[in-house]
Amino acid sequence: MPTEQQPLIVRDLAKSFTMHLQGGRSLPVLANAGFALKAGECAVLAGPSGVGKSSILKMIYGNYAVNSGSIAVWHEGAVIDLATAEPRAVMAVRKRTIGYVSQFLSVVPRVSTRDIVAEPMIARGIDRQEARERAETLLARLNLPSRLFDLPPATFSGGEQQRVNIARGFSTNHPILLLDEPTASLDSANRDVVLEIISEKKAEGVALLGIFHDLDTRERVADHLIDVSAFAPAQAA
Ligand SMILES: Nc1ncnc2c1ncn2[C@@H]1O[C@H](COP(=O)(O)OP(=O)(O)OP(=O)(O)O)[C@@H](O)[C@H]1O
Repeated sequence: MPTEQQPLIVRDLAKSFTMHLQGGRSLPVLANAGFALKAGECAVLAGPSGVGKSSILKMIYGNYAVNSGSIAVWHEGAVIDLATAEPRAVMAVRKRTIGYVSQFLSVVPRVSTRDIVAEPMIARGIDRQEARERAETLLARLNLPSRLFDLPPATFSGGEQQRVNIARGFSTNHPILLLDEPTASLDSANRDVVLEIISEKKAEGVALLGIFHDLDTRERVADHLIDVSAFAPAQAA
């Protein structure tokens, strides 16, 4: 059972995709995936390309359906199984318990950069003014020029947009954070800032689960590695 100290436990998770373009053939990707996340630690999903790392993150965040198994999460003092939870419960877990940090910006147009980063904090009850100030601090740490704070990020460079989204993902105090390659294609100064933020999250007791392709980065953040190739289905091995 998950607890505050071990807030996420994955058991016997299986995933296969139905290939509609190939007559509905089933492509098994994962079988018997199991691991637990501890508060204050960063676990990293490792294994070769195509082994199912992103699929695991997407199932935990509720973007991919689960075939079987359980994803038990400690959510506001109770346990929820995300593998079978109703969409409304999944949304509540996203709001309060599990945050997602990725490099890809998918936000409404015409909203200023400052408000894009402040928005998840405001949604979680932080005063608007304070949320905006925290957003600015985070954006400045990620070396985004302050002249950009009032502008919507639609016209920003790829790297600038990526940093806005990273700031947004790290702005909240979710007790669990999923990290989908947050440092990919960042320059080394900004990558170091992200690594520093991850260390701070650990010190605050956040449980992190990430994908990091860069070996050096992985070594610096990982408290333990989860070898996803160990979860390959027998027929695909
Ligand atoms: N929506 C989908 N529909 C069909 N097949 C999918 C889908 N998503 C993933 N797959 C397949 O599942 C397998 C695992 O993909 P996944 O993206 O989870 O791997 P990964 O380990 O994250 O790879 P990489 O390191 O290259 O990002 C791949 O064979 C992929 O083609």
